[in-house]
Amino acid sequence: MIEIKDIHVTFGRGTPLENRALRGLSLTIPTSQFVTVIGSNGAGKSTLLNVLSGDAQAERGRIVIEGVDVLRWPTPRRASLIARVFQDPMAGTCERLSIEENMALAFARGRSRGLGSSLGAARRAVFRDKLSILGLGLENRLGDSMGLLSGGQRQAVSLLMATLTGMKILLLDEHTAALDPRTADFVLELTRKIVEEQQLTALMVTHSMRHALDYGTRTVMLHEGQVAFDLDAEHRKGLDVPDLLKLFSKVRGEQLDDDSLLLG
Ligand SMILES: Nc1ncnc2c1ncn2[C@@H]1O[C@H](COP(=O)(O)OP(=O)(O)OP(=O)(O)O)[C@@H](O)[C@H]1O
Repeated sequence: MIEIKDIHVTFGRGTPLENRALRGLSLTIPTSQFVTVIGSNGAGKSTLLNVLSGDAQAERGRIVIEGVDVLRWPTPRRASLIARVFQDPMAGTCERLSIEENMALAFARGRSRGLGSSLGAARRAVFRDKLSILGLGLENRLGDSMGLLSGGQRQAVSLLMATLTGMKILLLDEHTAALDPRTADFVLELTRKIVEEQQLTALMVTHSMRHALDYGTRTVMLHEGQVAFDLDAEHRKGLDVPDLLKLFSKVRGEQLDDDSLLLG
C-alpha cells in the first residue's frame, strides 16, 4: 500500500517563479493496483512520480509505503522499492553499453554489487530468458550496444530492466508517448503483462484518455496539484473517452471535444 498524505511541493519558493506544483495532494493506492494518471500540462503528474521516487522534495506531508514513512529516504534508498520508466527511450538505458551490460547494471541496482560481479553464464541465461519474452529476438543480441536498438525496442528493454529485481512499485511517466501507435500498443501490452505477472503497484501517467481507460483498474485526474477526480473500477466501468473528456472539461471549466487538445 502506498499512502500519499497531504503532500506539498513548491519549486522556486520565494522567487518570482514560485510554483506550487503539488498542493496538499493525498492518494492511497492498495498493493498491486494499477492506476492511470491524467491531467493537463503542468497539473503535477510528473511531480507526483518524482516525489514518490525521491527526485522532488516535499516540504510537507507523508509518503508511507507498506507502513514505512519514506519521505526522508534519499532517491537511491527508494530505488530498492521503486522502479521507473521515463518518456524518453534514451533516459533509462546507456546507449554505449551493450544490452547485457545495461541489464547487469539494472540487476545490480539497489544492491551493493557492481557491474563486474553481475556478469556470468547463469545471469546471462536469465537475461536471455527475460528478453525472449519480448519476442523481438533481442535474446540473440546481448552483445549489441543499446544505441543500435529502435525507440520501441529500447523502451521494452527499459521496462524489463526496471522490473528485473523484484521492485514492487512501478512508475511510468508517459513511457509510450515518444513511440509510434503500433509500438506504443506493444509496449503497453507488455506493461500490462509485467504488472499483472509481478503483481506490481503501478502508476502510469498518460496524455491518452484511451490508454487511461484501457489500462489498469483506476483512473486519477490531477488538476493544479491536487486530485480532481478518482474513478475506481466500478465507476470507470462502461466509461468511454467522451465521458472522460466531459469529466475533464468540467474540472477544467472549459469545453474539450478532442483528445489531442489535452496535449496542447
Ligand atoms: N524542477 C522544476 N523546477 C521548477 N518548476 C518545475 C520543476 N518541475 C516541474 N515544475 C513545474 O511544476 C508544475 C507541475 O509540473 P509537472 O511536470 O509535474 O506537470 P505535469 O502534469 O507532469 O505536466 P506535463 O503533462 O506537461 O508533463 C509545472 O508548472 C512545472 O513547470
